[in-house]
Amino acid sequence: MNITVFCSAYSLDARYTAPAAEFARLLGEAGHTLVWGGSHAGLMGLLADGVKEAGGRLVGISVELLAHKTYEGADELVMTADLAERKAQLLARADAVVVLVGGLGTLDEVTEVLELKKHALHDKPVVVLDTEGFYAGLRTQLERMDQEGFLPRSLAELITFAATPAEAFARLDRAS
Ligand SMILES: CC(C)=CCNc1ncnc2c1ncn2[C@@H]1O[C@H](COP(=O)(O)O)[C@@H](O)[C@H]1O
Repeated sequence: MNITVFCSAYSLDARYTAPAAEFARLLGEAGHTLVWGGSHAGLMGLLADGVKEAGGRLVGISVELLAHKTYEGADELVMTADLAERKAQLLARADAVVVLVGGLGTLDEVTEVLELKKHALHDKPVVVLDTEGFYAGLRTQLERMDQEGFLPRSLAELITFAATPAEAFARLDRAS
């Protein structure tokens, strides 16, 4: 499977890096391909190192503006002209999307993937690895949208939240 992962470009505390490393190991050991932003920065670099060490494949979708942060050693590197093209490629290359902890870049990416799924422009699984309840606020907001009629599809169809790397991994096939 090609698993697109969105996550922080910053170096984080071990309570965030350890689950990300564990997820990378599971992905690599299963022989999957990591599709990601193609950077060596922070959690993105840690994830790529972990997948590679565990025997997985790396496909980086980088962007001109961040070319100086490109990860050395990806099996395939795609250079896109801008962030919009990169987001489109990250989704196009995915069989499933996983969201680890992250900031505005990650939020931007997952929001776009969900909006496109809302419009039935794709039906790929979207799984959030909700480490340390990092996404509790986002989940509350999405549940309110769901309960109060802001979503044309049920939230459960759009996105799945997992508490552990193993749970996130197990949901890749099953989530809709
Ligand atoms: C200055 C610095 C640390 C480098 C940032 N370098 C980056 N290289 C590649 N992709 C990125 C970068 N920053 C943001 N992104 C994209 O946005 C997400 C991370 O942004 P954030 O840290 O959550 O907001 C990633 O999933 C990635 O696809």
